[in-house]
Amino acid sequence: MATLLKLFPTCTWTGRLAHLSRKGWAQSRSGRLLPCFPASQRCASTTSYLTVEMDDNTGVAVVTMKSPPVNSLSLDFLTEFSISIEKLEMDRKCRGVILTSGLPKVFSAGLDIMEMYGKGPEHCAEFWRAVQEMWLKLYGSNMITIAAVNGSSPAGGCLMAMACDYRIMADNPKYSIGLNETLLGIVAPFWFKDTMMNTIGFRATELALQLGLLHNAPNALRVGLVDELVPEKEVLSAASTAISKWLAIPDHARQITKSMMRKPTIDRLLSHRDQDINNFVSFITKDSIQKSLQVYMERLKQRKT
Ligand SMILES: CCCCC/C=C/C(=O)SCCNC(=O)CCNC(=O)[C@H](O)C(C)(C)COP(=O)(O)OP(=O)(O)OC[C@H]1O[C@@H](n2cnc3c(N)ncnc32)[C@H](O)[C@@H]1OP(=O)(O)O
Repeated sequence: MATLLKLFPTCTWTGRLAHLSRKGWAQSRSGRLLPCFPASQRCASTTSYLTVEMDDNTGVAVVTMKSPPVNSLSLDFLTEFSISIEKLEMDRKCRGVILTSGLPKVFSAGLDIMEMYGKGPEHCAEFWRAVQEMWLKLYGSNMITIAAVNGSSPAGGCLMAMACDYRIMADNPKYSIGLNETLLGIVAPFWFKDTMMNTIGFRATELALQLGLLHNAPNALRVGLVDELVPEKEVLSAASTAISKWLAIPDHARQITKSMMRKPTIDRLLSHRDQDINNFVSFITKDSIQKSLQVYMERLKQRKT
């Protein structure tokens, strides 16, 4: 409990864990205790990068990513994310999660490049373990997970969306989604590739990975990278409609089926986890790769000028 309070000084989930003594109350960002209204059975918690709104009536939590400017997946973000998903997993009332962005135009810009640029091997290893953990928690979740993709979602952002059970994307041709690692001069690891292959098949993955394809929304639907396109304003309501269909399926049957589909892919990473970290560290710290990341970041910044 003390550790959680340290990790989440502003998080009402810690308040929730302490609910035995303070039932019905939640802690605001400023640390004030606020009532958690039983009438609507909703409870919101806010961490530095995420808001988690749990509706006890439906058993659905909406997890909103809010890490300006682009929801890039930093070490701190990933740590908070994994802890939040784990807490929902342990909450017997929670049956499903809708993952979305609270920022305009971007779902997630993927891994925070600054966590991989100019950093020592120890930091890179810690960062990569956190990336693995995020994927293991999401891809292996027993809960129903729906990605409400309300903006662009390159690379690690696409991985997050693919790790969910169902994807609904805003029908905006300016938004794109895909594993564009090769455009940065880096290589998507085998479990990124496996996740994409499980989603869109071998040939489409081979093309997408080698070319670093970022699909616009209509193309993403065409290749099966997303399951539905809806007008931008309706992404969240469409996610609620979609999840209600999934909630109608008995949990145990759905969970066993999900595990049957995903376990081999998860086990593959689990049995090579340390080797995958070592591979990442030796690859990302190479001078030539660091140069590629530097050039990519400079280009990203130049686009604005
Ligand atoms: C073995 C190695 C395997 C590694 C696997 C790697 C996986 C990854 O996820 S690598 C990251 C790949 N991500 C990208 O290529 C996305 C790059 N970003 C974009 O394309 C755009 O930023 C956008 C479409 C996501 C949003 O565009 P826009 O709204 O126009 O915002 P800006 O481009 O102006 O960006 C604002 C601000 O944020 C910085 N930034 C963007 N993406 C990242 C990122 N992934 N990491 C860190 N920082 C990022 C960008 O440089 C701008 O910074 P300032 O210029 O300082 O404002």
